[in-house]
Amino acid sequence: MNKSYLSLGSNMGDRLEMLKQAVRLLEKHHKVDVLKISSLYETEPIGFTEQEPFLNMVVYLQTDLSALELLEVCQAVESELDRKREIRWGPRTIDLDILLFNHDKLQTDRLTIPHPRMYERAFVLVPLLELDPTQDFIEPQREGIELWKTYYSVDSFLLEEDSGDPYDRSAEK
Ligand SMILES: Nc1ncnc2c1ncn2[C@@H]1O[C@H](COP(=O)(O)OP(=O)(O)OP(=O)(O)O)[C@@H](O)[C@H]1O
Ligand SMILES: Nc1nc2c(c(=O)[nH]1)N=C(CO)CN2
Repeated sequence: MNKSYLSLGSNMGDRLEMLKQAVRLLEKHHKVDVLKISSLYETEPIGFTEQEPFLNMVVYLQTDLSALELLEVCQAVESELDRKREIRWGPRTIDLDILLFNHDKLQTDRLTIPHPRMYERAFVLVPLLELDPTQDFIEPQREGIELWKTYYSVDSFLLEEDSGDPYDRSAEK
């Protein structure tokens, strides 16, 4: 059984609902078992700063899939949610990255593990550290990273009635 951590992020539309849909779609795969989720964090955009704040989280899963197969599942989840997004909200509502896969090191055209930019991204490290405090890296700066919501379990996250994202302005557009 392989153990993996994924980073999820959304900054358009109902970001909370996007994250839930992504985890639901991952869970729907018969070879993927999402066992733990971090809290959700509202984070200032890194890279292109001219975009809206993100909701970020990290999930821990176990899977019989290979790392490359897991990447394909992540990309299928992205395009499934992208399709809906394209109709309503325009580009980029969800991003799924593989952070770690067992203790594997991998470098191919399609997949690098550990994720090549994870150690410079507080929006990844803060939730990862919450799920696994034994991770061996320097404590990240928490500037621009705000705790947004904590769930007691994966189920309480997935089964929560649509509580709405107060930030969501997609209906106004
Ligand atoms: N660990 C990884 N997780 C996800 N994608 C990866 C990974 N390593 C390499 N990739 C490749 O990166 C490509 C671009 O991914 P994506 O569009 O999510 O980038 P991005 O989110 O804009 O930037 P970043 O990769 O910095 O988060 C993917 O098509 C995938 O093949
Ligand atoms: N805060 C934050 N910034 C980002 C994020 C993200 O998930 N959170 N994702 C990006 C593209 O991968 C670029 N910048």
